[in-house]
Amino acid sequence: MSVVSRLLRARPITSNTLRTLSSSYSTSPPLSPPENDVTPPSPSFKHPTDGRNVQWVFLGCPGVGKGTYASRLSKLLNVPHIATGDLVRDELNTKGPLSEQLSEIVNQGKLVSDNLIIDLLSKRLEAGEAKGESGFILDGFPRTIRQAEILEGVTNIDLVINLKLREEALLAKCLGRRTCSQCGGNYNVACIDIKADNERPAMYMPPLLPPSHCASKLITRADDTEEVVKERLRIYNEKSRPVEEFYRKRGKLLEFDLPGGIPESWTKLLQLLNLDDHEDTRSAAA
Ligand SMILES: Nc1ncnc2c1ncn2[C@@H]1O[C@H](COP(=O)(O)OP(=O)(O)O)[C@@H](O)[C@H]1O
Repeated sequence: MSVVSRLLRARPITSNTLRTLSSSYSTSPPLSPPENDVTPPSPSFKHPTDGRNVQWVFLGCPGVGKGTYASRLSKLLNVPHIATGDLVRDELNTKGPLSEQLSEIVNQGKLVSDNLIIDLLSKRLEAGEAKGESGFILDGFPRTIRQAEILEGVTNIDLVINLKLREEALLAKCLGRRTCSQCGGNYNVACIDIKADNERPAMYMPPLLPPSHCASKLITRADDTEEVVKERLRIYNEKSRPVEEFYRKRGKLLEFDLPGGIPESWTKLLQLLNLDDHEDTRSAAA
């Protein structure tokens, strides 16, 4: 049986539980840390053994490439890729009562409230369940300890992939991001070319340029300006960095240092996840 068929069994998170828990949780004290407070070694990756679909999380700074790799893995494993940043942007675009307040928060590089993000995520999971979706790859959630505690309280996250990239590349990658306003394709015009020094090897990440039919339709996210990206990086270090430790203590954190551009990094990531021999690997990368 192929890796993917073994993964394709359902025991979805129940989004009602997530919503209920989130509201009751707001008045509860934080969960205590696991009793054994000794940092365990990185998890050796195992697929879920009870036949359900994977429930994975991607962590990492703005610009690291969470969306790129989460989206590729979601195609490979046939589970939805749920990016809370997209949910926030969709909500913004509805121009509903919340959108003005949201755009102010997002455009300053701040985090929206835990309750609001849980609500958006719950709705997305509910809609997915109604369509028969199961399992997920979350991208951009959890981003605070409270979000992590809520999620941990309602379902078993199998694996948390922590993508890491040198600080000097992150800002350039955010500023280089472009989206085609017509087809929604994501590109990056930044060319990262860091020379080797005494401590670290050279790193080259070529730009991911759009095809000619998208080139004249590229747009940049309103929050991808230098000032706002710096603020998002600061907030990541303050609020989201502790989430890495939260999962490290629970033996769920898999660290992945991006070695370079997408082809090289994708191949290495698949090796790390024991997915490199899978027949669908090439099509997922297309
Ligand atoms: N889990 C979350 N908690 C709070 N705010 C969030 C969350 N996910 C997304 N957001 C909001 O949406 C914005 C865009 O998110 P995202 O696209 O994931 O950006 P990034 O490139 O910083 O990873 C964030 O700056 C934040 O305002």
